[in-house]
Amino acid sequence: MKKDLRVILSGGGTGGHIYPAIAIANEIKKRFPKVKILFVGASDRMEMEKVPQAGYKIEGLWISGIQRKLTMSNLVFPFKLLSSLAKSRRIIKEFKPDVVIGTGGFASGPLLKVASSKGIPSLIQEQNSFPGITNKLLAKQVDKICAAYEEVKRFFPAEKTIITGNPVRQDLLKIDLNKEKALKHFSLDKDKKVVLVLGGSLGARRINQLVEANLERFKKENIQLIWQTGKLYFEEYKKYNSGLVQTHLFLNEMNFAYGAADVIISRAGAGTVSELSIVGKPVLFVPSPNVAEDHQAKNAMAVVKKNAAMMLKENELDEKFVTQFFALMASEEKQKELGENIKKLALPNATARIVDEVEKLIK
Ligand SMILES: CC(=O)N[C@H]1[C@@H](OP(=O)(O)OP(=O)(O)OC[C@H]2O[C@@H](n3ccc(=O)[nH]c3=O)[C@H](O)[C@@H]2O)O[C@H](CO)[C@@H](O)[C@@H]1O
Repeated sequence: MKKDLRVILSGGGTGGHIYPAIAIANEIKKRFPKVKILFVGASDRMEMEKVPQAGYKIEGLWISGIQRKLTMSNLVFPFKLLSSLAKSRRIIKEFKPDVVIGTGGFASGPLLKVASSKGIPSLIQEQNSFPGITNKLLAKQVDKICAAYEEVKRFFPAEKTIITGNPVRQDLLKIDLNKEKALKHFSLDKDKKVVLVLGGSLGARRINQLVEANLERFKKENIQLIWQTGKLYFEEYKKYNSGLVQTHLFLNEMNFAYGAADVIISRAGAGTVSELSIVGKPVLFVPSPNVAEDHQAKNAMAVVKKNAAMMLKENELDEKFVTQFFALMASEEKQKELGENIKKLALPNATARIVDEVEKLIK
């Protein structure tokens, strides 16, 4: 193996594409301490902040997704694409990667396309049970596809697709040990229950409305809330910050958030579902209805079918949330059952298996 291994990771737009890339990068670095790693993302998205926070360099492309309706942004799309392809060519020429890895999101399209057309070994990772458009377009050209769900195999060439699970950050693998430290981190009372509310990396309007509508009930039950509102909604909800209720724009230390929680209300993005399986705590999923092919409901359903979580669709919340959620809060037995069952679905070795495949590609 070359000593001066050089790797480009590309993906982004939302946390769901960024954190798998960071987990893969960390594992590569563990195995090859001298590796040179470069990230490539979209110049105006959250990867430009989150990747440097994780200790890696990132270059931004001027790119965005195509909207389903006719918009101004669609009219400039061809120019963005040409500009991104040109910048990707330059980045690849200068950085000279031995391998490129894509974790989905529109930012990974141009980079992986240019790299694979130049014969540079390439691998993509698909987090969902229904593939994103970028990975679907790249599937033919890349050398290897690492996916999390069997269902996705019908969209990808069988001979190069393997099921590895989704990469999960290492610190989330040792949650249970952290309970006390986690409660301290959030200054929470160990004698009161903690409910963690997650809206996905961008936050979820409907989940925020749900929490707001039930604040009195949470208070009455003496429940402490760690409430991740998301960047877009934080200003609107921060007024509820009080003794029992903690509003957060974004949680930078998810290991503490998962560690402190007794029960979790969450969107069902693929990465979150994989993390929650490793965490092993009772979850009520409220999948986003605004994603391609309703894939969050499918992600959640795969867990619910194993009696390993509860799910309510957004249009069921008014009628069923109060009864079902507070019944779960009242039943330690049900909480234990769901927590134990979801843990059985965990695939904690996904990152290592993906990096095994990366090693095979560069040998
Ligand atoms: C609206 C949308 O398009 N959602 C998609 C997006 O979700 P989203 O970006 O929410 O992604 P995931 O649920 O897969 O992962 C979220 C990641 O962000 C982290 N996190 C989240 C909140 C926070 O405060 N702090 C934090 O660190 C989580 O720990 C997790 O690692 O990508 C997923 C994976 O392709 C898809 O399944 C989702 O459908």
